[in-house]
Amino acid sequence: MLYDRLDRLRDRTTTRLAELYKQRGFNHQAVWEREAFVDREVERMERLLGVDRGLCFGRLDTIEGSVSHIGRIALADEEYNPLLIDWRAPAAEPFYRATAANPGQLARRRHIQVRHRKVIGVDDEVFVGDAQAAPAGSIHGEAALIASLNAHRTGRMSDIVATIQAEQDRIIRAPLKGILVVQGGPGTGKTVAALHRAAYLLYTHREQLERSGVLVIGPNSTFMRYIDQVLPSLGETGVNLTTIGGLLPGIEASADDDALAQLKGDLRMAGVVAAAVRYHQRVPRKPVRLEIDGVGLDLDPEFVRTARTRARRSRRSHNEARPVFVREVLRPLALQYLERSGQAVDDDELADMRAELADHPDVRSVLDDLWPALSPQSLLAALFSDPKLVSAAARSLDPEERHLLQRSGRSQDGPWSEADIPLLDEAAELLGEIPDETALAAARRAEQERRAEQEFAADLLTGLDLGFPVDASQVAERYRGTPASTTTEQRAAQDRAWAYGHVIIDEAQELSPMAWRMVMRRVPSKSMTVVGDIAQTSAVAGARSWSAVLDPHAEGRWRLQTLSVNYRTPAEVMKVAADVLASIDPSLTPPESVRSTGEAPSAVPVTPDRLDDRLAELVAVDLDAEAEGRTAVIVPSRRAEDVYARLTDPGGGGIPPETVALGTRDPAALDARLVVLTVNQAKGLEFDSVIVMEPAEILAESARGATDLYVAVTRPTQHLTVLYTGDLPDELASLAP
Ligand SMILES: Nc1ncnc2c1ncn2[C@@H]1O[C@H](COP(=O)(O)OP(=O)(O)OP(=O)(O)O)[C@@H](O)[C@H]1O
Repeated sequence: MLYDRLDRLRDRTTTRLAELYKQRGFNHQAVWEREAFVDREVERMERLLGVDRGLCFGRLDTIEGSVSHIGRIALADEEYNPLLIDWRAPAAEPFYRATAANPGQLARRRHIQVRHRKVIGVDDEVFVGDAQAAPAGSIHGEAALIASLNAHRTGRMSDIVATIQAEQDRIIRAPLKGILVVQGGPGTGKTVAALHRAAYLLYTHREQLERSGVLVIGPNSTFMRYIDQVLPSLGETGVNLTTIGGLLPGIEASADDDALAQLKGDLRMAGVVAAAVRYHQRVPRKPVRLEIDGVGLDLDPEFVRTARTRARRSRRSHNEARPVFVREVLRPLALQYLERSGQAVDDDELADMRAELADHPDVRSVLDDLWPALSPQSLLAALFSDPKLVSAAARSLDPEERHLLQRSGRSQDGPWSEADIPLLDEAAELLGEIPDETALAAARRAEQERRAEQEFAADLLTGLDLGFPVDASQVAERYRGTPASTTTEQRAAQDRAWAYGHVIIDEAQELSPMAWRMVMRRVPSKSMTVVGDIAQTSAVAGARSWSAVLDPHAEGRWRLQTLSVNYRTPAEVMKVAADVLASIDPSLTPPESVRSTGEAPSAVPVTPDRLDDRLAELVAVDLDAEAEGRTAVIVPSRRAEDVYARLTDPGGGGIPPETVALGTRDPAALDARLVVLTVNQAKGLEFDSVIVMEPAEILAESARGATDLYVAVTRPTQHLTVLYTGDLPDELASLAP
C-alpha cells in the first residue's frame, strides 16, 4: 500500500513534469516561471525516487491500540490521513528512544526489514508483560542492526535511519542552539550521527537553515567523498561539505610538514599576522621630500603618525582604513603646496589640491609605501620570505620558529598549505577588501551590461505587444538567471564572510587553534556540532582536551555528550585496540563492541626481504575472501608510494592493478577494492579487512605517540592483520604469534 502510494505520487509528478515540458513560454517571465516549477518537480521526483530502499522500516503500536508507521519520508492518502511518519518528526521519536524500562505509551515496537519492496524480516520488542524485564538502554532492533553492520563495505557511508540507537538519537535531536560536543571512541557512530543531525535540523528548522545554510567540515577529500551520499539519501542536498583547506573560495591547499603545521596552527600566529599588518602601516624616520610641479613639499613624520593614528582609530580593516590615512596625509601636503606656491588657501582650493595630489604618481608611490593596499596572499608571502618583517612581527616566536616560518617561502600565488588557510583567513579579516581598480572597472562593466540587457528586454516586450504591464528590468534580471537561480549553498561557498546557520565539524580533535578561530568566524551564532575523539588526535597542533579548544571561544557555553558503543569494530579487534588505548592513557575506557565475529586478529612476522611478497599474498587472500568488500593496507607515510607501486607491478603478486588505488593520489580511491592509505587518510574510514603494515614505523612516525596506531587498528569491520619485520611493538604484544 505504501509503495502503491509512492508510485502514484511518482506518476503524478511525471505527468506534471511532462505537461510543464510541453508548455511553451509566450514571454520570458512565463519561461522563467515554468523553469522554477520544473526545478521544484524535479526535486520532488528525486526525493520520491531516493526513498525506495527501506521506505518504511518501523511500526509503533500504542497501548491504546493506535498504529503508526515510520519511514524515510512522510506520506498521506488522498484524504490527507497519515500513512507514513517522517523519521525526523516528533511522533517518530519513541521509535528510537523507548526502552523496556521507559516505554512511554508504546505496547510494541517493530523493526521491518525490506528488500526489493518485500518484507524479509520483522523484529518485535513488546513492552507489555514479561518483556519489560529487558535491561534498560540495551541495543534495539538488534537483527536489523547486526545485519547492517555485517554487510560488506562499499567505499561509501550509508544512512542508518532504520537502526539509530537511543544514545545517538539524543544527539541527533538535540536543540539547534549552542555548541554540542560529541566525544566517542572509534566506530561509535559520531560521523553518521552528526550527518543525521544535519538532516534533522534542516527538517525541524527548515526556513531558518535554508536561508543561512549548513556547513560540514571533515578531515580530507577522501573522507568527504566517503560521506557525501548520506545526506542525499536522506533527501537533503543543500549542505556544503568541505575541509579546512577548502574553506577559502578559490584557494586549493596541500599538506605541510608536521613541525610547520604545528607552528602555523599555534595561537601566537594570530598576533604575528596582526603585527605583520601593523608593520605595513609605516611612519618614515625622517621627512620625505617630494617635488610636485616644481614645488618642494616635506612630508613630516609627525603628519604621518597623526594620519596613522586616525586611520587606526577608525576601527576599519587595513584596506578600508587606507582612504582615511590618505586623506589625513594629503591634508597638510595640500596646504603646504598652496602656501609654497603662493596660492589662496580656502576649502575649495584645498579639496581640489588634495584630489590632484592623490593622482600624482610620486605621491601615490609614497602612500603605497607607507600604507599599501594588501591582499591576504601578499601579506603571507611577505611574512614567509622577508626576514625584516618576520623579526618585527614574530617577536613572540623564538629564533628557531622564525627560521622555520621563513622556510615556507611562498609567492603571492602560493602554493598554499592547509595550515596556511586559517592564516590567510585571519589576514583577510584584518585587511578587508581591497577597493581595487580592476574590481571597480568590472563593476562599471557589469552595470553597462545590465543596462544593455534591460534595453534588450524592453525592446522585446514592445515587440511582443502583451497588452498587460510587465517590468523590463525584472525580465532582464530573470532572463539573465543571476542571483535568483543561485542556491544558498552555492552563494555560501563563494563567500568567505558567509555566516552559516549551523556548522558540523567532524574529526574536530585535529583542528589547530588557528583553524578554530577561522571556523568560529563562519558561525557567529555559535550553533555547532563538534564531533571527535581526543584519543585519536594525530595533529601536533590538535586538541588535548575539548575545554582547551572551546573555552577561548565559548567558555561555559558548550555541552558534552558521549557515545560508548562501538558499532564498527568487532570485540576481538577492539581487545587489541584497548591495549593501544591504554598505552595512550590508562584512564581512558575503550568503547564496547556491539558484536563479535569469532575471528581473532593476527600478527604476521616477516623478514625484510620477504615483506613485499608476503603483503601481496595477504592482500590476495583478502581480495578473494571479500569478493564484494573493501580492503585497506595502512602503511607508514614514507612507504605509501612504494607499497602501491609494488602492488600494482604487473610482475608482482598477480593482483589486477585496476583493483588497487593510492589514497594520497586520488580522492575516489575508496571506489577500488584495495586501497593503500596512510593513517592520516584512513581517519574516519572503515573497511571489511585491514592490513596494518610495520606498526613500529607508524609509531615512530607519529607525533602523538600511539594515537595513530590506535586509529589504524580500529578501521576494520571484520578482519585485522598486522604485518611486521623486527619486533612487534609492546602495544600489540597480545597479538604475538
Ligand atoms: N545505529 C547504527 N546503525 C547501523 N550502523 C551504525 C549505527 N551507528 C553506527 N553505525 C555504523 O558504524 C560505523 C562507524 O560509524 P562512524 O564512522 O560514524 O563512527 P565514528 O565514531 O565517526 O568513528 P571514528 O572515530 O573512527 O571516525 C559506520 O559504518 C556506521 O554506519
